[in-house]
Amino acid sequence: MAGKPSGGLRALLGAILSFAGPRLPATIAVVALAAVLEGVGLVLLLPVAETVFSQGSGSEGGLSGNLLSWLSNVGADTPLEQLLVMGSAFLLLIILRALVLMKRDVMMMQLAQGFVDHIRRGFFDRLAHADWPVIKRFRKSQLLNSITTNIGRLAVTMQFLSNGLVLSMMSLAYLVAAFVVSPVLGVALLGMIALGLVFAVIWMRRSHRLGRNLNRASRGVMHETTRFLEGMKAAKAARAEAELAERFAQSIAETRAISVQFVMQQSRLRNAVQVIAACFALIVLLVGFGIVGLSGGELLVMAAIVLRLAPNLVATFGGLQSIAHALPAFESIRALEAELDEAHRPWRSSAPLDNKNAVLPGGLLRLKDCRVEVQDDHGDPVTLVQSDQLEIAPGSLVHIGGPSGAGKSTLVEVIAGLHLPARGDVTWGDVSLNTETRRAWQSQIAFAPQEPFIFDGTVRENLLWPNCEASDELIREKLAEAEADRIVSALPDGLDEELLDGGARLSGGERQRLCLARALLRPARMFILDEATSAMDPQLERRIIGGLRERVGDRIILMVSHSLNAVQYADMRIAVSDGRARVAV
Ligand SMILES: Nc1ncnc2c1ncn2[C@@H]1O[C@H](COP(=O)(O)OP(=O)(O)OP(=O)(O)O)[C@@H](O)[C@H]1O
Repeated sequence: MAGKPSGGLRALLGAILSFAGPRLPATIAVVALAAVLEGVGLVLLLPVAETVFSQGSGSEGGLSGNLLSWLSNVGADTPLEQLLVMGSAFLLLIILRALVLMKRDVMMMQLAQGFVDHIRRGFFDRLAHADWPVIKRFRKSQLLNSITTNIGRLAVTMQFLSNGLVLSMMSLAYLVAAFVVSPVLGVALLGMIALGLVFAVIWMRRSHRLGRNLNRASRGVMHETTRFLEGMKAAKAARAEAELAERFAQSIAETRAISVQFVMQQSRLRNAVQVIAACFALIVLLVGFGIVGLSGGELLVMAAIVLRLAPNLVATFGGLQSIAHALPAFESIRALEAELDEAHRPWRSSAPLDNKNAVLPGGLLRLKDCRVEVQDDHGDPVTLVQSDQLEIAPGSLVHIGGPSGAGKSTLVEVIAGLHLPARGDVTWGDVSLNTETRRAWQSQIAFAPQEPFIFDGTVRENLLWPNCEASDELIREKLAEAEADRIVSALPDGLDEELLDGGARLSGGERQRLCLARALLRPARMFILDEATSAMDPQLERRIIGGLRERVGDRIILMVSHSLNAVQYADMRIAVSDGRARVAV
């Protein structure tokens, strides 16, 4: 992660530039036009003020003098006529400015929001395509934090960057207006801005540091939030609610403390800029009146410029702090993306599935000298499971057993194409598992994991997820095979019933049966059930496995299970212990 705000800021600006492409010049042009209109409006105030203050005696030369004499030449002789012409021009300018401001705000918003969505989508894409072992490596709270909190902070950064661009253009316009009124005071104003900028840049480092601390703390909050939600039941049973709530309170107290520090820093900067601006306003008054000899009108316009510029500068410099403060969120997203990119590399060449021409796997499944590895935190390979020689014939129901943590799930994950073997071969008929064949390979596998996945949607949508087409008749048939038909018929809307909150109203075993039915609906040549019946009672499990055995046909069914039912019905048993898979005799 970049240590200095400038590194992260450069990366962020680079990313925005490449996202915005040709839209950026048009957006900047509209922002600049809005600023020019603002500046022209202020400069136009000068002849209006001169006309009011001099009450028709007129001023010689200069911008006001030239404009007023031009107005006399075109027939506006009296101060009232001149005020009328200038007032009308001013009004037109205000209307034009309002239209340009509207356009500017919409363009800026589209750019800022579009960029945030672009980063959000890119992150999701990388996550979706990352290699499975790597996704397992990340903590859920870490990913959630990036998708929610960090993306939210990036949106805030974009808001400040957009405002910063607008405010800087406006400040430039005020500065030019000040030079037009009085070059001497214009130079002084420039000095004041430079001084404020020095303060702001020095403070940016501190804001960045605070932002990094906030990153760490918000990750902690997300971790405690997921712990709080997932651990509620266990905590209630163990009467540990107070401990859970206390940990959560501590982690949010830390983020609050960092936020307070940042607000205090923002206030200090705002105070400093305001004091500098007040000093400058006094200098304008004294120097403008006593030394430069500005007229009443010029002093009035100068005061208007300073009054508009000061809050602008306060907002710009405060915005710079907010950008530096939120930058670590962007840096964190980028760091995670780099890790996901790295992880995605082995699969990057995965060819898309060409349904017509793909050679589909099928027949004998063979694992030869196969070894599955992941990288530890130092990037060193760690072997999770290996097997010398395993052969599984079509038409077999295979039980995979062994102690907890032995490597059973990892073994079926490699067969399911979720891992690439680091060494050796996994072949199915004539097809060898690799990046080229992986999609065709996976198209022939239905996988039911131990943790049932139910999303908010109807029962039918859940059963047909993803990309499965089936008639209601077939759906009912598969529900019956998974002993889930009575669950669905008991629901008021049957297949059209909306399942909410991950099917929270169903029991663990009921959710597992629905997910089993989903797997059975897929026209697959291999079914992998990874402890997919673990929450069912033995009689129910027995009926389901017995049914699967009867209907196995020429398919392969792999069942990871600790249950005797699976052992009883199995044609073949594989024992996994200490990361080594062997045929059990
Ligand atoms: N991505 C990973 N990085 C590091 N270690 C991992 C990873 N995935 C799994 N492991 C480790 O590999 C070992 C085997 O895990 P696996 O889930 O395959 O075991 P299992 O036999 O299915 O266990 P259980 O019966 O408890 O589900 C475990 O010690 C696990 O912690």
